[in-house]
Amino acid sequence: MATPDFSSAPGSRPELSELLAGARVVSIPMRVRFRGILHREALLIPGAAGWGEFSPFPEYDDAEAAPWLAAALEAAAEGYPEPVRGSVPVNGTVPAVAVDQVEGVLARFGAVGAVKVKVAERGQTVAEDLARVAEVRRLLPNAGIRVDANGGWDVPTAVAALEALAEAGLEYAEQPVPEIAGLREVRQELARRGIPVLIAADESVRKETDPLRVAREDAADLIVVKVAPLGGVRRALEIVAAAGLPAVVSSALDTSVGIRAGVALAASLPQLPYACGLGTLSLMTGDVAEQPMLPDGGALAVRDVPVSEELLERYAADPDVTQWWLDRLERVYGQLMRRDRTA
Ligand SMILES: O=C(O)CCC(=O)c1ccccc1C(=O)O
Ligand SMILES: [Mg+2]
Repeated sequence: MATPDFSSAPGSRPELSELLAGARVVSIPMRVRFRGILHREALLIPGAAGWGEFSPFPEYDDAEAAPWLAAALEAAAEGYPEPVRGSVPVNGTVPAVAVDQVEGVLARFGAVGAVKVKVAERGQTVAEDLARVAEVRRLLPNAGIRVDANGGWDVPTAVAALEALAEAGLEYAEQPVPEIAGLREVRQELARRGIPVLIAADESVRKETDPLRVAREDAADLIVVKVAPLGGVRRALEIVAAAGLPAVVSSALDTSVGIRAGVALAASLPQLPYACGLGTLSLMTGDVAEQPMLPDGGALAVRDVPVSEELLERYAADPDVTQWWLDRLERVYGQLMRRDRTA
């Protein structure tokens, strides 16, 4: 497997002054806490091809945020490659909520063929994970269920937990442990014990300087790809092709603008064997589009999504939050220009 050349930075970037002038910052309340987040903040950029979303999580430093800006600029300036399918199946997403909340969370997704369940939340036990997954299985006997530990287990805990969780029937387990070497160990130990759970890498793709290491080191059966941390739809397509593994596209808890980019990626992949984690708008109380990218019958249609001026105003962030994002945009833009020069 050759390492692809990722130097496909566009020949020109928009002027910073232009970006700052057009940028809009929104803060949208979540229905349930997710990743510790109760409000999702995003900076949106208009361009010739549409809107782009720049919403790296607040704790990310400027270097980690740079590919997110590249993705936003791609969407705004270039739009997306040709799709090969007209709709994208999506999974429901169940945060690390109590068992009695599972039904209410699932109800918001409508009919979905697959559900992702968050597990290994700090402060919770494997017993709580088992109960949450069992509740999803009880409510949806025929759904595909995958769990996402966000690297929250160590290797022995992961093997024991997945052995128990496998009873419910799992499509795969996403990032059971934090490190690539650990993923590989978990994968080998599950195989040795004959436990039928595939391993998916998420953070080990999007947070690594080399997103292909997972594939080279045989550490996962499939990869999770998110447009923003990988630097855009086109670069994500290159990474999936180079990895040679099945890919699941997932959101970063985006507004409809970011979900649209994820749908573009999912719609352009030559193969799409699993439902994608792009149903996350159901976890939020609002959006920037009058017709949000919400699944219908378990799938998202591939379509453009006009942004509403009224909704941009309704969810406009406070002036201090807005200024924080504009300052961040300016710093990260500087990072990206330096990267372009050395690419
Ligand atoms: O994949 C999904 O079902 C929803 C998206 C999701 O889980 C997520 C959302 C924001 C940040 C990280 C993650 C993650 O997959 O770990
Ligand atoms: Mg994940």
